[in-house]
Amino acid sequence: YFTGPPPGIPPGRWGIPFIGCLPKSSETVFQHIENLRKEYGDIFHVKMGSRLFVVLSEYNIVKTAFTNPNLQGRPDFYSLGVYRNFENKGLVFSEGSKWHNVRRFTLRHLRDFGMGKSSMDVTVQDEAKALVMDLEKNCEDPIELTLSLNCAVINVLWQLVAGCRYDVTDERMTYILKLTNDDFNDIQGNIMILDMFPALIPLVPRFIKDKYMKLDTMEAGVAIGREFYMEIIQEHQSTLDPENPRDYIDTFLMEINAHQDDPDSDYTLENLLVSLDDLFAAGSETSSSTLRWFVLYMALNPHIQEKVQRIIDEVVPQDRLPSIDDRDSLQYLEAVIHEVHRKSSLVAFGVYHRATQTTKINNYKIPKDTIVMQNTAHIHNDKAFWEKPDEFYPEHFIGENGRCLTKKDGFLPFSIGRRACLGETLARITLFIFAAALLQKFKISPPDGEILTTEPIDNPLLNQVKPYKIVLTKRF
Ligand code: HEM
Repeated sequence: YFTGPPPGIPPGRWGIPFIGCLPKSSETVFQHIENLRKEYGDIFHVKMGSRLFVVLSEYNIVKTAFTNPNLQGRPDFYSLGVYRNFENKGLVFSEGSKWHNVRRFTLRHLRDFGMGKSSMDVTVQDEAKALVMDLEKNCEDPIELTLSLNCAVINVLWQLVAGCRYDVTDERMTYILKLTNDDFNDIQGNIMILDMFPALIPLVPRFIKDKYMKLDTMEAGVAIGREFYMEIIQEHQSTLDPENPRDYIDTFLMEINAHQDDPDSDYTLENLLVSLDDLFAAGSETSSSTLRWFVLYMALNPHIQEKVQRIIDEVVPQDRLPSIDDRDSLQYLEAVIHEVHRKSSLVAFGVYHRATQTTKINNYKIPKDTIVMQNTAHIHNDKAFWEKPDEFYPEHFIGENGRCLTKKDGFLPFSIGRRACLGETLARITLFIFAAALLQKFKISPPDGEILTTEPIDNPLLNQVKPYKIVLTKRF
């Protein structure tokens, strides 16, 4: 690694020894990657610090790579280790059999409790209703969508996970959601220097880690999160009835009890804590951010908004909220939500994968420990798949029979392969019912005289929309 790129790897930029090829101060990470892609094509390498990255910018290459068993690991980034005690635990950043077992267990039990099933209808409708009622308080005034949106969204998942929900204005929950949002910002800040240059970890003094990389803030956030999860777990422990498990936490506790004599068990209290944190973080910010993009695109495209409202009014009586059963009749709304996923490309470079073995992709060598990224935003604008990539054009997803194409080549908001999003079915139902409820109840417009833009926050991981204000007007 000191002499230059290993033979056989994809073309790209090795950069200068030790430093590699980092983004210039005038460039965002996205611009850096895009500039390299223009120069080296759909599969290229870039060394940043001591890490070798391979960036995939074509749909079929991502499909091949992310179904390859040797590319299912995760990088051991320092920033992410802080949240899991630097251990191979949880769901999102674990790997190997530990990841595989807990992922399978989690999927099975969340499904048993209703994830992705029409039995969730009433739960999701109730949360959409709570959000609508909260928003109704500020109709006609320019407002930002506050954390009450995140609370309503997480409540859907949390009822499967922990059997409870919170009022959308609950102070403690709002605080935990704010911390989660801050965590996303902190792991994308200066601490990334240690992710790229792990040799510096023992050399950088603690006060620099605290002052410039916010390590103390991150650790304090971890402690508060753990206290929150521990309270819920203890409450479950004291009321657990093995004959009638109520939720995911109950089933996990039963598994811990069943394996308590096995020192290598994947089912430990520590693993439950990290898994809860992973589910909370993965499930709240993603769907909430997508809904913020949705509302923005609706404000910017009044004719599309009106078209969806016309269809909703035709098929859903005003005295009830839209439900999963209305999906068949609301295919255009489905297409609009898919187009929001495409245009926002929320998880801009996917969640990084790591090569656990040296392997080959498209005849290129991918050395062990290479970090593999999918260039989602580029793929979502690839002219080979999208007729009008620059426009907000829901027709991209309308098939010949007029139905929404939920699976489409060139489209991977939830990624692909064995590590693909675990919560996709839940996210789809939540987004559908929330989006339908918002459009049924409100006309969404930009504040008078304001021009809204679709500029994202300049973050390397999550393409979140910059805060904006809209005006909601009651429709009836
Ligand atoms: C709009 C909403 C969402 C989007 C766009 C999204 C997107 C993604 C993406 C791109 C990945 C990375 C897959 C990979 O590594 O290749 C992922 C992973 C994951 N997502 Fe989601 N997600 C969403 C909602 C949710 C929800 C509601 C949950 C809650 C259950 C969830 C749980 C997870 C978990 C646990 C993983 C890690 C999977 C693994 O590493 O095996 N996500 N998601």
